[in-house]
Amino acid sequence: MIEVSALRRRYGGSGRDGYEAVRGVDFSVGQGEIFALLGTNGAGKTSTVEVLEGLAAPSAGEVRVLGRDPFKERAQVRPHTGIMLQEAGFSNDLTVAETARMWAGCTGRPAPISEVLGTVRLNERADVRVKQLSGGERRRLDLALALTTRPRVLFLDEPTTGMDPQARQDTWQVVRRLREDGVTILLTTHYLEEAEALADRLAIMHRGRITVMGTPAEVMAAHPARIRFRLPEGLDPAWLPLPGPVDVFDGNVEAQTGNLQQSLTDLLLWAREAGVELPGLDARSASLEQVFLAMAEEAA
Ligand SMILES: Nc1ncnc2c1ncn2[C@@H]1O[C@H](COP(=O)(O)OP(=O)(O)OP(=O)(O)O)[C@@H](O)[C@H]1O
Repeated sequence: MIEVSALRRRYGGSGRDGYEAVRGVDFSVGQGEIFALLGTNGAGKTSTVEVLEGLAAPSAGEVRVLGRDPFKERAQVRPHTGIMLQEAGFSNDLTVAETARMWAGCTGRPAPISEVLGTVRLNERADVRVKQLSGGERRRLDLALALTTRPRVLFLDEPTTGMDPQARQDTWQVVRRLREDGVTILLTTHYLEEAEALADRLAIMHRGRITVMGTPAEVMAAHPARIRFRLPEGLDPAWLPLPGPVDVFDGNVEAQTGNLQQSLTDLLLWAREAGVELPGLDARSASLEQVFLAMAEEAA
């Protein structure tokens, strides 16, 4: 449904005043898949997504959406895509229903307004003026408008910014239902738990390149897990059967391991035989947040 190959995007001229925001990016997204694009600020996510949305041409490389060039064949591609931009240009004095109706008027074969507003649970706010909506409600209206085309491919640029935890969960449910209906979704987000909760696959971008890509489980498994506990009194950390590196700080032990199950088994068997208690024992796989921070640190 989406194919990106050797994509580059440059702003300005080819000289020193120009800037290459996307520097050779490859990925593809299959039908009914949610693909999340993550990255540091200015990594090139929006610059990439804008090309896929048909808003800009690539400087080099190729992109295909529904098998077509989204920029040159915009008239064929756009009716099947839905786009939720980072910031919407609503008219503040229109009501929610008027906004949806106006948008439907710009769309060939629009879905009924009550359907799209119902999907994001804004039906009860239909007669409220846009300027009276909360930040989270405005994002939901934006999502409703993106669904007006009943899209086969949906682009969501930071869809839950400004939402409270409940609204965010509700929006995730909407996104999951769309996936069940076979909609292909490209999501950019700064919320790592959002990518973890929604994405079938994800890519992390840094300075115009993809540095990590895979399922959330694959991406996290490539990063060491952590075991922590308070150091029992009188115990020399060198006796611990832990793979390195082991940090001891302020009476707390923290070890990293590429094989959590094995390391934990070794540690617990040793503790039982030695009659040692490990207070505050905590073992966990790497989170997406750790992977992200480690990547940013390494790159810096
Ligand atoms: N119109 C433009 N002209 C020149 N440079 C631009 C333009 N738009 C973006 N850039 C630069 O390109 C780089 C990538 O920007 P982009 O908005 O794609 O990043 P992003 O990953 O979406 O960032 P964020 O997470 O902060 O939204 C940034 O350094 C930005 O300053």
